[in-house]
Amino acid sequence: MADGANSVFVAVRCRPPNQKERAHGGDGDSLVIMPDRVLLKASDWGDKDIEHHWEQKEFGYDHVFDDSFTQERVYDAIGEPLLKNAMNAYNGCVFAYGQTGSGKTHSMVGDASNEAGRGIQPRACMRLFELLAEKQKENTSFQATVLATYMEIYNEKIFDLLSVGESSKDELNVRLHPTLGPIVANLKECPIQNYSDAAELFDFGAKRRAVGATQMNETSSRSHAIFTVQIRTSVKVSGVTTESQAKVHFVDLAGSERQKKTQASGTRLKEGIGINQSLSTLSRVISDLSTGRGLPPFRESKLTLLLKDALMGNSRTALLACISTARYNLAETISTLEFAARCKLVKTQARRNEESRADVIQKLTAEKEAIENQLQLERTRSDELCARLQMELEKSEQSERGAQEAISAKREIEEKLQELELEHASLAKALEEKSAQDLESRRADAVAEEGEVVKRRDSVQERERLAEQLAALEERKRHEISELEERERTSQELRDKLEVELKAQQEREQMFQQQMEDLRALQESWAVDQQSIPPTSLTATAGVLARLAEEGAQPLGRVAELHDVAREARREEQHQFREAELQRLGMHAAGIDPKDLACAPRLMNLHPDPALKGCLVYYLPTGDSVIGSDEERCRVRLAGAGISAEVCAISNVDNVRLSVKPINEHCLVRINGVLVEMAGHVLADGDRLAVGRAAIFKVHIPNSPQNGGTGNGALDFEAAMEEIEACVQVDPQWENGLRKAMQLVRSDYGDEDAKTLLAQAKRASEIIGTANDYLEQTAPSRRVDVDVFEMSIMFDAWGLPAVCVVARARSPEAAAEDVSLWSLDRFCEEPPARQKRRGPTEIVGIWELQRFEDEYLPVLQERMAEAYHKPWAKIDKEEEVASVTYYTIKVTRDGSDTVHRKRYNDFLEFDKLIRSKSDLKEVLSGMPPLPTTGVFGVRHALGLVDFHKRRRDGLQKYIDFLMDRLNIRQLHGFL
Ligand SMILES: Nc1ncnc2c1ncn2[C@@H]1O[C@H](COP(=O)(O)OP(=O)(O)OP(=O)(O)O)[C@@H](O)[C@H]1O
Repeated sequence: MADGANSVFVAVRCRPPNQKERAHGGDGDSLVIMPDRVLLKASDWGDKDIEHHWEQKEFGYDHVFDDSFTQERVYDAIGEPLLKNAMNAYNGCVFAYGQTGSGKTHSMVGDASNEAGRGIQPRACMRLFELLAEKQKENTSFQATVLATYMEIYNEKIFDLLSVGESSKDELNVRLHPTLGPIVANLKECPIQNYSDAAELFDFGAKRRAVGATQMNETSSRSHAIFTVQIRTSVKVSGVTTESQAKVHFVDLAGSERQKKTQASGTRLKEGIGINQSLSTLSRVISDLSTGRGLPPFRESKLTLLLKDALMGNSRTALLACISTARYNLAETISTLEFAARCKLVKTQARRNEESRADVIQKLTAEKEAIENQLQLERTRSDELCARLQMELEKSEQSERGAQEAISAKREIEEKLQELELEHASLAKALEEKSAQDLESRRADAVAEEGEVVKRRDSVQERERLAEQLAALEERKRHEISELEERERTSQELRDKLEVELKAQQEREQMFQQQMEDLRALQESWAVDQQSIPPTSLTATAGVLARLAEEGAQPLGRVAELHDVAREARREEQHQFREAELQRLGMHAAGIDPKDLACAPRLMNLHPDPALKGCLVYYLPTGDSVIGSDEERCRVRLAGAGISAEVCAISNVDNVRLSVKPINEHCLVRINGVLVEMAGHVLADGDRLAVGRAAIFKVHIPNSPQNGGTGNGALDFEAAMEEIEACVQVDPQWENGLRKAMQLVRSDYGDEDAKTLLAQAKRASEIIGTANDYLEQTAPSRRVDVDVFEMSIMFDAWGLPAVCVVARARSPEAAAEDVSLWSLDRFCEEPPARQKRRGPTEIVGIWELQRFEDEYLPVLQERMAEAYHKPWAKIDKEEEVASVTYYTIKVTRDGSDTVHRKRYNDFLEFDKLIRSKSDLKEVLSGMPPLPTTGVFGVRHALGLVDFHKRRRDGLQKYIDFLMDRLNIRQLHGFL
C-alpha cells in the first residue's frame, strides 16, 4: 500500500421495506439496483418534494448492497480493508449517511449482542484484537495500545459519551492542530484490551444516548455519534524498534432528511439552525471537494472540522450511503444517491503514521516549550502595554482636574459678578428715587449722598476689575480646554490602539492557552501518566517493581510493564466510574440476590430509535421502588418532561405480584395508555408503563403466571404511543367550557362535528400538557415571558369553532381571581411585544392547534433540551431575617433540584473572586453588574417592594449570565 491520493470508497446499502413502506405501496419500480450502480429510471410521476419528470440517471459506486447482503458481507467490503490499513498505520474513517430509518445504525452498530447482527463497528473491534494477537504471535516484541473515544454531536455541541458525573455535561471543543490535525480537548480516552471492553463502551454510550434522548424527548436521529479507536503499536525488528499509530473513526450521522423538513417551517428553522448545520456544511464541503472549487467551509460546523482529515487529509475514507427503495422515500433516496455520487469524486491523502512514541513526546514537549516561551513574551508585552495605558490615563485625568478647577473658578467669578450687578442696579434705583426729592433735603443729605456715589463708583470699578479677571479666566479656560481636548484626542487614540493590541494579545494568549491544554492532554495520552494511577494500582505497580527486581528484568522491560500497569489501572478506574454512573441512574441490581437476577422483574425502555430500544434496564427488587428525578429517594432515576422528584412507586411482592401507584394526583402515570388512578394498578408482564411524558417502559416479570399478560412482547414504541393517543382524555379544567362549546356545535352543526371538536380537544389537551411540562423544565431566562399554555375554543364568523392554544403571562404580584381575558381584536391591535402588563394574566400568543404542534412545540422542546445540557438556577424564595435578606436559589440539573441559601454579600464575594480570575476574563466579558445595595433610607425612598423586586431581578439576571457562561465546576463555591 502506498502513500498518496485515494478516492473515497463509496458503497450504497438498500434496506428491506418496513411495514409502513409496504403500507405506502412498497417498492417503487424507479430504482434498479446493480452490483456497482443504481439506475434511476425516467419517470413522469413524482411527489410534492421532487420534480414530476426526470430523465434516466445512473449513479456509479464502488459497491451496491441490495437487501440480501448480510452484516458480515458489508463489513468484509468496507470495514476489513479499513482495519487492515489501520494495522499498517493508515488513518481510516467510515461514515454512514442516509435519511432517518434507512439503516445507518443497523449497518454501523447493529445488534452488538448477537453475532449475525453485529455491524461494522463491533466487527472491526473484534477483528482488531484478532489481528493484534496474530501480530504478537509473529513477533513477540510486538506491543499495542488501543484507546477508544465515543462522542456525540447534538445541536452543534460535542458531548463525551464516555465521561461520567459533572464533566459529562461539559461541551467539548474541537481545534485544528497544525500537525496533529483535529483535536477534541478533554475527550476521555478509554484503554481497551479486548472486544468485551469495547462492547462495554458501546453499551455505555448507547445508554447515555438513550438517557439523554429520553430526557430531551428526542430521538437519536438528530445527533451524530462518532466512535474512534486509536491503535498505537511498536515492534522490534533486527534490533530496530518501529512505532506507529493510526486512528479509525466510525461515524453514524444524523438522519439527513431533516434538513428539508426543517426548512418547511420558518420558526423551526430559526430555532433549530444548529441541528442540521453539520449536515448541510458536510454537504457543501463534499460539493466543494468534488468540484475542486473554492475553499471548503470546514470550520462552519463541528462535524466537518472534526472530520477534516477524513474528508481531505491523512485518511482512507469510506462512505456507506443507506437508502430505502420504497417509493414513499424516493425524494430522500435520490438526494442520498446524489450525495454519495459527489463523495465518489473526493480524494484524500493518506500517509503512514510511523513515528516513535518518544519522537511524538519529544515533539510535543518542544512545541509546549515554544508556546510557553511565547506565552511568557505575550504576558510581558501585555504588562508593559497595561502600564503605559495606566500612565496615559493618569495624565489625562490630571488635565481633566485642571480644566475642572478652571471651570469652577470661572463659575465663582460669574456668580460674584452677578451679585455685583444686582447691587449696582439697586444703588442706581435708590439714586434715582433720591433725585426726585426736594433740593433742601438733598442739600441736607449731600454728605451722605456723596458717600453713596463713592460707593457706586467703587462698585463699578470692582465690576470692571472682575470682568477683566473673568476675561483672563475665560482665556485660560479656553486654553486649558483646547489643551485638554488635544490630550484627550491623543489619549483616546492611544487607548483605542492599546485596546486593539490588548485584545489581540488576549486572543493570542487564549489561543496559546488552548494549544497548551491540547498539548498537555496529548502528552498525557502518550506518556505513562503516573498521577492518574489510583492508589490501588500504585500498590500493584510496587508489586510489579518488586517482582521485576527479583527477576532482574531489563530496564526497558520494566518501563513497558509499568506502562501496562498504568494503562490497566486507568481502564479499571474508568470502568468503575461507568458502573457508578449506571448505579446513579438506577440501572443496577443492588438488593437482588445474584442467583435471583434472572427472575427479577424489570423495566426496559421503549424508544423510537430501534438501536436504543431496551438498552436501559431497571431492576425492581422486592418491596417498593420509587420512580422520579430525586437522586436520593428514587431507585429508578429519570428526568424529562412531566417527571417530578417522585412520580410513582412500584411494589413488588415475591417477584410475581407487582403494582404501580402514582405518588399524588398530579403525577402522570399510564399503563397501556390508561391513566393510573391513586388506587394503583396491578402490573402484568409485557405491560407498557409511561412515566411523565418522557419515558415509556415495557414491564418484564419473568415469573409472571400470565406470561405475556395484557402486553405484547414485541410491542414497539410507535404502538405504545398510539395506545396512549387512543386513551387520551380532556384535562378536567377544560371540561366545562368544552361541554358548552359542544352543545352549541351539536345544535348548529350536528353530532359528527361535535365529535370532531371533542377529538381535537383531546389532542389539544395532550399537546398543551406537554407544552406546559416543557415550559416547567426550561430555564426561566429562556421562557420568553410565557407562564402557561391554555386551551381555547375560538368561534369565528365563518364556520365551525377551532381549538386553539393560548399562551399567557402572569404577573406574580396580582391576585389570582382578577383574570382579564383580552378580546382577539384588542390583542391584534396591540401586538404582544408592545403590550404593557395589564392585570394578572394576559394573552401573549394564540396558535391554531396544528401550527402550535408543528412550529412552537418543537421550539419549546429545544429550549428544554438546552436546559438538560445546561443546568439553570432560579431565585425561588426571598426572606428577611434580622434585616438580612436571604435568597433561596434552586438549581435544576438533569431534572432534579438542589437548593442553596445566599446573602447579597455572598454574591459580592463571588463576584470579586471570579472577576479576579484572568482565565475567565474573556468568558465573563459583558457580565452584568450586581444590583447595587441600598441603605435603609434609600430603600424606603425607592419603595421597599420595588427595591426588592429590582434587586431580585438583577440578581436573577446575574445568575442567568453565570449559568450560561460557566460550567458547574467553575461555579463551585457559590452553587
Ligand atoms: N439491511 C437491513 N436489514 C434488516 N433490517 C434493517 C436493515 N437496515 C435497517 N434495518 C432496520 O430498520 C430500522 C431502522 O434502521 P436504523 O435504526 O439503523 O436507521 P437509521 O438510519 O440509523 O435511523 P436514525 O437516523 O433514526 O438513527 C431498524 O429496525 C433496523 O433494524
